[in-house]
Amino acid sequence: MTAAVEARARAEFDVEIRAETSPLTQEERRRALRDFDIVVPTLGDAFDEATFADVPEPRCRLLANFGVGFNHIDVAAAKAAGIAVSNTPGAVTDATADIAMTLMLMTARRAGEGERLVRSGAWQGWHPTQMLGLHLTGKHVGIVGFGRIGEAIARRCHYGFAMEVSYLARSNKTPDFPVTRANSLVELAASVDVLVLAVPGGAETRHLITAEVLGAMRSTALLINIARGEVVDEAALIAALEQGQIAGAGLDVYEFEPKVPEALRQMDQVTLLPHLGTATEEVRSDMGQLALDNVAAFVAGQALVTPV
Ligand SMILES: NC(=O)c1ccc[n+]([C@@H]2O[C@H](COP(=O)([O-])OP(=O)(O)OC[C@H]3O[C@@H](n4cnc5c(N)ncnc54)[C@H](O)[C@@H]3O)[C@@H](O)[C@H]2O)c1
Ligand SMILES: O=C(O)[C@H](O)CO
Repeated sequence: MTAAVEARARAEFDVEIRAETSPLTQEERRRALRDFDIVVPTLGDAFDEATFADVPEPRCRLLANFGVGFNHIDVAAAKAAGIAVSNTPGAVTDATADIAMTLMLMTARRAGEGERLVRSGAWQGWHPTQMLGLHLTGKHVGIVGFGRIGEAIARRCHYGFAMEVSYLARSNKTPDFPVTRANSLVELAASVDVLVLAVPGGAETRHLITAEVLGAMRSTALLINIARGEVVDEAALIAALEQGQIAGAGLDVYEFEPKVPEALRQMDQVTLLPHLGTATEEVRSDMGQLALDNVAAFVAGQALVTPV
């Protein structure tokens, strides 16, 4: 956590801060539930059904997740064990939308490939047809999942790049700019230049992006994923890229994170970021403060600020 968040945690609570940044081991997760009143986990700390079953009488009463995505927590099993769950919505929205735009621009304009060329020393200089990419302005973007981040991406696409925006969602959305709701994922995939994923992870959205969806996309289209890796069938994505069914992909998240398949790492038409969505000092501090606001409310016997 950032220094500001650590300082507040130490000032307000009797706190143990784990030094390692790797995901909690199964034994650490058991200990977390057994020995602490409140735990602040983050993505990768898999509080699944088995973990709760391993600790029949947990001391823990709140998992105050650091992050908006909570697909690593079995919320129903937590509830059954008498443990509340909170997350950090809103704090992450703009930064994650910015990373979606970064991926979109880098992939459309071949920025990673160009940077690698310059670094290699092999660049021969500007010429009229060097490294031509996709012009993003005025293109059609399709957004899968039109929640906080999905809408923030759409806003950037509309106001910043004059893009036509379509979306897939469970209900009608009415932002203050024109958008069109798609009837199905395949229809959306087939009609856009850039397909962006902004749904939560978890069982319901696992492998939402199948070979069929990728096959429906235009051969010039790009796939951008800032959601969760498991939303995409990664083997199908690699096949679609290898066969030229789609032109490129920009990925912040991976199905078996942090493992990134060698095939993807070898492809020039993909942009690969290490889950950077919220990686700014300000945003990680805001996320930490919101997680601690939930802890403080819980300790004071008040309603959680942002319950799951
Ligand atoms: N890359 C990163 O660093 C990063 C950062 C923040 C969030 N995220 C991911 O982004 C996700 C979205 O965050 P948010 O704050 O926008 O959440 P949100 O709940 O505001 O938005 C998610 C939207 O997806 C919709 N949805 C769910 N399943 C759907 C489906 N099958 N088809 C269409 N729509 C569906 C929901 O109804 C909701 O409107 C998080 O859950 C997290 O996994 C990633
Ligand atoms: O879910 C989230 O908030 C991100 O993936 C991490 O910031």
